[in-house]
Amino acid sequence: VACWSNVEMGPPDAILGVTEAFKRDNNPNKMNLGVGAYRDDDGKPYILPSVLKAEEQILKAKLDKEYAGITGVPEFAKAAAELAFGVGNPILKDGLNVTTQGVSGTGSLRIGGAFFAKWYQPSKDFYLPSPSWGNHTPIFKHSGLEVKSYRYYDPSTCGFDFAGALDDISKIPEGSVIVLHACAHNPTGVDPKPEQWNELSAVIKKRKLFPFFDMAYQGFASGDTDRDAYALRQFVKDGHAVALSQSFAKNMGLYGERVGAFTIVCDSAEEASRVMSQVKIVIRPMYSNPPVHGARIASRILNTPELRTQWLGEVKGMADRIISMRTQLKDGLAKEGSSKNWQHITDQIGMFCFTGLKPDQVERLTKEFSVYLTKDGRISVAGLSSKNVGYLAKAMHEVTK
Ligand SMILES: Cc1ncc(COP(=O)(O)O)c(CN[C@@](C)(CC(=O)O)C(=O)O)c1O
Repeated sequence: VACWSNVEMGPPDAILGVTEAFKRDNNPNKMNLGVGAYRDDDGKPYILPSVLKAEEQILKAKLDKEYAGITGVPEFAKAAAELAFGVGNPILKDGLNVTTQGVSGTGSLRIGGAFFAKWYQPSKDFYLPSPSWGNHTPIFKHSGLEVKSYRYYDPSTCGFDFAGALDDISKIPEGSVIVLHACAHNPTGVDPKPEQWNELSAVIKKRKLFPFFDMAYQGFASGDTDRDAYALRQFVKDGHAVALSQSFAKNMGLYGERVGAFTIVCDSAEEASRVMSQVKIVIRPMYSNPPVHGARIASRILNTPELRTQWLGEVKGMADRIISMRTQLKDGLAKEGSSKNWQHITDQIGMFCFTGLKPDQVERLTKEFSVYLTKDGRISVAGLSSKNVGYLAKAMHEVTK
């Protein structure tokens, strides 16, 4: 007998729901600037040639389909940690990092949430930047944690509210966990400058907060994987024990292969082995063990010098195309005669631009121009091309003049 009369219809996902609405629109000029997925200048998804090459090698190797084990493809986890922390980092040499493969960034954040909920004693409070990626709150709430926020974005400048962030962080109760976007902040595209990261590190240390980095765009922000890891590596240098979630969805274009990693940095190799044993106990009943194909691609790219070099060129190419679309959009708005200050479009970095458009202006963009974006005015710059950026500039000018 059916007994689901109590189940009410839930709202569409704020981000993935935009794509559903886009698909239903048959206006030939329609543009999907919702989900943060890279497109080339023809508006097509991009399979990195280095990924295709790695896949050919994997097929030739005729690898089996056995379970990879709870923590996934071993050489992947090691390579992911080296990419994040830098191959010569003492924490890697001294075996202080507990690193496991996760089901992309989302799954890695979830492993972290579940582990902290069970084992982190000082606090169950996770502080997110305001705003943050829409899925952060449900991931940590479903993990059994309390989610709070600290000031981060300044709507009056469409930039970083550094003073507000420092003020709020200096009041966060000691022992709380503070979530930080390592680079390419989502949804705002606003990143602290290196010297501001240094000050954040000092106040976070003073407050004895636990920094939990989400690095979903390493290499994809500036085009340089080392530069994009600056904050993470500086915090480690400053003596913080950190947690880190990595996603290879964007920087390797492995969205649907669900490739990610979760790391906790411990005080000793002995502590790391105890922590690893409990991380595995968290994962086993969650999904037991992760898919192998994507992790095999990623580790082959990272561990094969010529593939790694090729990949670094490709990820820089993606970053550079996005940066040039930012410039073309800002120039297009000027050409349309907009008198507004659109400087933030090129000051911001990574996949997203927080346009500053109000909900009613977003509504008009979609209704009158078939431009699809999230209600908060975030656009995925990767959805722009030399063919459609002029149309967007015209539409944005129309709804903001
Ligand atoms: C900051 C941040 N962390 C983690 C993830 C998780 O990505 P993954 O699980 O696919 O590895 C995303 C993806 N955010 C996207 C690009 C897609 C999404 O919402 O799922 C976005 O459009 O915001 C992200 O922006």
